[in-house]
Amino acid sequence: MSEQGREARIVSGHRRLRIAASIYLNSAPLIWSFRRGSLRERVELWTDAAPARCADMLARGLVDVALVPVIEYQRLPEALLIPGVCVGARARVRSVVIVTRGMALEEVENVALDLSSRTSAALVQIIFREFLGRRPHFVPAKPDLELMLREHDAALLIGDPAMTFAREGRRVYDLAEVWRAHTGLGFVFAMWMTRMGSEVEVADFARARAEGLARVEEIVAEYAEKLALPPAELREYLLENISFIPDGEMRAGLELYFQLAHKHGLIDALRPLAFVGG
Ligand SMILES: C=C(O[C@@H]1C=C(C(=O)O)C=C[C@H]1O)C(=O)O
Repeated sequence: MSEQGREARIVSGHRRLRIAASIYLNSAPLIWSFRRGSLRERVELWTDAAPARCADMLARGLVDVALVPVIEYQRLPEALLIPGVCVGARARVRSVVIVTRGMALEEVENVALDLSSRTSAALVQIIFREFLGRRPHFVPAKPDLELMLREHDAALLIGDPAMTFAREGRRVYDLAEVWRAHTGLGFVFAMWMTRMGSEVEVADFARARAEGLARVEEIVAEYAEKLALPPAELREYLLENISFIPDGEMRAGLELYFQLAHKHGLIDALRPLAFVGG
């Protein structure tokens, strides 16, 4: 091996873990330790990406680990899940919604789907096809509710834009509530994923979550200003709506979601859940 090659190996052996996550409030507790806490020096963190772009960064090998919309697990044959940490909801999520011009879901003919989303974009299609037996027209769109509803009956919004829009005259459906009403299960929207062959300390991600959740007040203060929402609402969102630890019902929800996505042609492959180190 040439000197140059060996040097590259040594350098890459010591390089920091490259991580990508969205800047939504629901990612904040999971990445606080990497941004400001005890794991800051260990990683290179990319936070300027929407969830859909985090998936692309992992697929292209630009990062070692990313907080990825779960549907992408089935589209990336090399992806492995990091266990014990997720962005999910047991009952009501608040930040993943279908907003209509005022009509019921049963009357919707066309839906604009937030381009930042992958998991919820597929979930909306499952809700219409599997639960409501309908086939409205779906169109990808930027998350601008006024524009989306100008041309469509309904719009999917996720993340921070789903928490801050004007609700007057509109009807709002919480997707975790709709999912629970039809399945009795919880839902997982995103998980940390890596690629086979990457060296990842799994325990760091649970440790980062614990450290971030211990800083909820700091995160709430930062986002209350950023989103212009009352701190109490954001505290409730992070501590009660979002679940950062998957339980049995959420895992069952994840498996059912994958089966239904496959049934409706939203993913080609259907593989069992494979975790790092397991
Ligand atoms: C709970 C949320 O779940 C998000 C939804 C995603 C999707 O639909 O692809 C991806 C990442 C999650 O963080 C949210 O955005 O509010």
